[in-house]
Amino acid sequence: MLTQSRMRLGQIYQYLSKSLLLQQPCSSRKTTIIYQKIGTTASSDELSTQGYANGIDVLLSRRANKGQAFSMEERDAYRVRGLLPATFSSPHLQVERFMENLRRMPDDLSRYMALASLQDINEKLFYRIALEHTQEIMPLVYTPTVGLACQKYSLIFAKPKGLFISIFDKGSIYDVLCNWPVNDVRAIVVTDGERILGLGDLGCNGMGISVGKLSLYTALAGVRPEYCLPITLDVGTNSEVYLNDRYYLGVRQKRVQGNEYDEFVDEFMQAVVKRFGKQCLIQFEDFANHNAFRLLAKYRDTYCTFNDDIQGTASVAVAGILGAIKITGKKLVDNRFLFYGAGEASIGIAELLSLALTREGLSQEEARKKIFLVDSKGLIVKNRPGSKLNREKKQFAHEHEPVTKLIDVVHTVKPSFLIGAAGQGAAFTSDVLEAMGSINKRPVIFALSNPTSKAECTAREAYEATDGQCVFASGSPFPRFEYNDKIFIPGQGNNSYIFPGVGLAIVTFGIRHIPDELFYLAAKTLSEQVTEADLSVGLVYPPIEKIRQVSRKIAVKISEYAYDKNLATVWPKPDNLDKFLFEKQYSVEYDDGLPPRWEKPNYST
Ligand SMILES: O=C([O-])CC(=O)C(=O)O
Ligand SMILES: [Mg+2]
Repeated sequence: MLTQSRMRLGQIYQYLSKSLLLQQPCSSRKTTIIYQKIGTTASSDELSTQGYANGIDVLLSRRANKGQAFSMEERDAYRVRGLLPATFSSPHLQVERFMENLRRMPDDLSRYMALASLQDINEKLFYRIALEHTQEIMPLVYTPTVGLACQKYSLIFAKPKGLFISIFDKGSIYDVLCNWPVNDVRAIVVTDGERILGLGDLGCNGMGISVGKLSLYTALAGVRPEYCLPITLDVGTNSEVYLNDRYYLGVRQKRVQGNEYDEFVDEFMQAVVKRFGKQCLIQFEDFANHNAFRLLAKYRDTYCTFNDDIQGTASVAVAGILGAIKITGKKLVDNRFLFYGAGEASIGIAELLSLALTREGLSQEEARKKIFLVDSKGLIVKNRPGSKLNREKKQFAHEHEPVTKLIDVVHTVKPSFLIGAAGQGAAFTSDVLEAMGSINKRPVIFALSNPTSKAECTAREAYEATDGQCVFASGSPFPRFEYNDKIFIPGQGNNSYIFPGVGLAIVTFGIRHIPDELFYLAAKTLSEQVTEADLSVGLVYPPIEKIRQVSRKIAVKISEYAYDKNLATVWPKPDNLDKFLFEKQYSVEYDDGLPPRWEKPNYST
């Protein structure tokens, strides 16, 4: 019985891969109509002779499927009558049914898998759920659960949601990109899996991150999912765990580095432009420090690219800083900022913060004097014995004696802000937090590392050690917390407040390059969305429920800037950018109507 049903599944799979994924010219108008509707560019001889896609194809297509929400008329037209139970469900009921089921599941990894599978089965329903239950769903499709999902990816991988380009594809990357069935791709999130969140080298399992980030492009900013392509560059892994894991799905060898790696990434960048055009956005995600800065410097002026861990994180953190000073009442220039960690996130924040400080009248040198970084060897100072500082760290090296322990650095520097982004869980011990509380009336503590297990401290630890006086934000979500009869709501200082809005503007207006100024603008726009009511419960970001409106506000600001600087390529400039963006945003409403009435949407403007 099992073997038989496996065989049937195998046949359906083969049939679908022949009929839905292969790119062949369409020879029947009706077939073309259905294919456009289900969001592929494909057709097949088998289907074109029939004239209609078989109903099962419609049900198995995540873009066409409405499940129980197909009306009876549609069930006839699509030939799905009988393939579904008789009852019609409204989208609202579908959401409730799914949520009921989700809440009964035993753990978050099961919930992640259920959501991943819903995304494959009924995309509109997946995004409707993400939209209507953002606060509950985000931690499942994104940090912290996505971290666990990446660690277990070899076990839970079910269906391709993106492209795996391995070092063995070197020389043929363009051909691999051609295997992706959609031509109009406008946003790629790419990782090489070397530093997934704070979890380290997860090799090709990093795909979960590219998938998760792009799901948020759609869920939080309304970027159409068909524009999005998650990619993993698989150059091997240095993780012994995966090298010795017999289920590991990626290239089972040590990471390729040096020239061969650089040539591989170069070929990838060029192949993307050849396949999808030069306006295709390439977001770098979770590359290790040694590649992240280098690749950003190499490509930022010649491609439409940004590094989310450097620039996106910088933007959200600066927004949080601008929000926090509204609570502490200290002017930006009157603060001292201590960063725990000197990698992509800290350096990115420090650089954008310097820009913000110069906008408040400081010289660049004065701005940098307010910023202190701690790496694995202690405070970053000039002439530190035994360690050569890289270019990025050098800018923030102080004239000071070496200090190694964080607690001693805190006592020496006396910072008003303590910002953790080193991927070292529990680094803010109670003595460090208490010291922050004794130095400042209202200390600001950001524990930005992800997932939750890597956060420098929990919200509770921060509030308790500072007697409820601190302003706290974290990269992964923490629940609200009651202390001394007061409610505190920890803000989520995660780049997900930034990259979806930035991405929406880029794909909608064909923005060619992404200067740092744009991330500063995004930070300011985000911080302006924080209300007095938010601040009164300690929130330095707008609540997650508002994130979709916030993303559009960011997109509008960025597009105004892009038109001003001649970086946008959609002409003529729309009179009302906000309205234009709104009209281009993905809708979670099912498409109405039957095949013959379907018209291909015009995405070209
Ligand atoms: O993915 C996240 O939650 C934020 C991020 O970019 C990282 O931690 O690398
Ligand atoms: Mg990241």
